[in-house]
Amino acid sequence: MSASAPAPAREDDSRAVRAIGLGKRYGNDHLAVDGLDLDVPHGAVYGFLGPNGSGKTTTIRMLLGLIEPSFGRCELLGEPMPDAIEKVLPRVGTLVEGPAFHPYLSGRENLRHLDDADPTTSPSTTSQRVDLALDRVGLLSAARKRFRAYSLGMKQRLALAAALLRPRDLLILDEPTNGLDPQGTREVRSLISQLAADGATIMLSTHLLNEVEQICSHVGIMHKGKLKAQGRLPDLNAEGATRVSVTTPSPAEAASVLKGLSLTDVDTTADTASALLGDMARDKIVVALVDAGVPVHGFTVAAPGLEDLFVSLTGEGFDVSA
Ligand SMILES: Nc1ncnc2c1ncn2[C@@H]1O[C@H](COP(=O)(O)OP(=O)(O)OP(=O)(O)O)[C@@H](O)[C@H]1O
Repeated sequence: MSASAPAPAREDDSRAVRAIGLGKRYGNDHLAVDGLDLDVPHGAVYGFLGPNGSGKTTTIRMLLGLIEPSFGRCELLGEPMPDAIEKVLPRVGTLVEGPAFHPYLSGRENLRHLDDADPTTSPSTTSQRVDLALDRVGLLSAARKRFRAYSLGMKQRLALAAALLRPRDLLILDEPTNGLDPQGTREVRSLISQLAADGATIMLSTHLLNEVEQICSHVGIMHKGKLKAQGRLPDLNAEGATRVSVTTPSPAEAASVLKGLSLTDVDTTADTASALLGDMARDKIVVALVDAGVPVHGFTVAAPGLEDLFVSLTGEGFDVSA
């Protein structure tokens, strides 16, 4: 090879989370997770998105070494799991089943108990670690309040504080906003965005499309145990089909202009005509409408969303609530 030849492409091994053909079978015939190839780059906020029962929790439990895969393998921070569990887990904060907090102890006392139970940390620095974690989740001013007096959002933030008792390179959070009211949901989402801005890689499972759209840079779409798509959110969104929509008092005439331009999937409502944009230049469409004498009151080109992509990949609708 000449000195100027480009270096051969190397397999990129700098992944925060990787799974290769990972699967889990319960009993003889229930394939809960079916051969996942997961790829979570460092620095990503990766939304592991899928409806209830699609296999997200089972996958997360395998990644963390809580259950054994039936086949395939996985790595966290470049290390094989579960073989490297003792080396890796101290660098990984998790929210899977949630730590059991004592209702009559304060937030600070609860964290002290959890810190005391960690044999790898020094008791002489417990107070600093606990207060730093409380500060990061915005609970320092409520540190002396009893856990049972916390709101749902505060309880979940305390669970995140428990995951942050030591510095973490990776956070794996199973449905971190599940069961929270809108205020608690906002608090936890904003905390996740802050943690990501501070440099942690975050993988979170969710069944909420808008959660992914609000806080994630990457997404993996689960359906019936299979990973149907994954990648950067803008790239996946761009894979959907863009629609053009004309608001007009003459939708039928507008529709025939769109058809005349060979646009497909033409549809009308009482005051709109719409179609897939395809490769057509949008100004050509406006000119054609005006030339045909169609009054144009509005003209929009809708970027495709995650919901469209999910429906096109799975043929099913999606719970988009909250
Ligand atoms: N311990 C188990 N034994 C048998 N089946 C299980 C077990 N755990 C999960 N399952 C089944 O595996 C499938 C995937 O469940 P999993 O909990 O991983 O999905 P999920 O996407 O996390 O959904 P949810 O958000 O409802 O937890 C489901 O059909 C579930 O009933």
